[in-house]
Amino acid sequence: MRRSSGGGIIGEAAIETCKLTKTFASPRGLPDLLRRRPSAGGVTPVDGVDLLIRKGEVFGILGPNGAGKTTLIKILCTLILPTAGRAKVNGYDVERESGRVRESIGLVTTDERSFYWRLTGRENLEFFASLHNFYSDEARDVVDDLLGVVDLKYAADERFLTYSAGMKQRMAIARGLLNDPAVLFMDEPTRSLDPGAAQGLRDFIKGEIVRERGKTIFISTHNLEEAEELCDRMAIFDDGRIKVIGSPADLKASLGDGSKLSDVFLHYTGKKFEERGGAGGAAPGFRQDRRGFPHRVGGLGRRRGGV
Ligand SMILES: Nc1ncnc2c1ncn2[C@@H]1O[C@H](COP(=O)(O)OP(=O)(O)OP(=O)(O)O)[C@@H](O)[C@H]1O
Repeated sequence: MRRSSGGGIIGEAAIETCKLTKTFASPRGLPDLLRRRPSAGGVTPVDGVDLLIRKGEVFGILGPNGAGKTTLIKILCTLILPTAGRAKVNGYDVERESGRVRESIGLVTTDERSFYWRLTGRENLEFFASLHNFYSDEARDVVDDLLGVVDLKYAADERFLTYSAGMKQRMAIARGLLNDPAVLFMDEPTRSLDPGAAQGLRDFIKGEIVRERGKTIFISTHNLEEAEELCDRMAIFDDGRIKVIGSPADLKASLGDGSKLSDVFLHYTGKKFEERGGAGGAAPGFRQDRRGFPHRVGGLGRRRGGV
């Protein structure tokens, strides 16, 4: 990697972290609060993380529940501050230049509650575009373009609450692309999808976001298949630490012929990898819609007027 004399990033790095650490203090009980005693202990879900991710790379972070993946993404997206160490995204320091970082990134999460369920897909995106300071004409054009990109034009004027899980995820991706970010962070993008819809979304990410748009992608996943299929390189992450980094093929090859990613995970963490419950199976209460995406039947998604 090339560096400027001041230690800043120049050239090809999209994300760089150095000894990045986050500790959450344990909540203090009433006696400690009254005596103004500091909290004892805490958790450190990001513990001295060193990373270098190149522009245009699809980089995955694979780890079990509670490994610290979301915390790492939150720091890189400037949603929380690190306790120690430093991180740069697109050359901007996450602490000192957080505004610049935010302008240059998109974040895709599985939290569908962050959309307005009574508004249509188009209205939602136009609202979020206004938060990016788009003029309304410009917002209309950008939103129309993105609805095409994520293949949701056919449902653009239906209320968000009627959308299937797969459609909501595509909306989250469209929202993440509104400001045409150089780096797109995705926190478990296929988490609530059934296998067919998850595969559809992976194909879409590979084809449209990576091949067509050339974005750098930082993706956290709890799914081996997804890591293997999408990532140029991946890190196995556990207990807040990076255990190993490499391409899925190199990581498997390092353990010998016929090794699988689950073997790599076991080798470096000493833990058997367990896929997240529910992510891989057909979700109860869903059926496939006309595009093959899961559609909620009966529950919230079908209730008239309410969210
Ligand atoms: N705001 C917070 N305050 C205290 N502890 C927190 C906070 N946020 C996360 N943690 C703790 O940090 C650890 C890592 O959580 P994190 O959500 O980053 O893991 P993860 O790898 O994304 O897990 P999952 O796959 O289950 O989403 C967990 O033990 C969690 O309880």
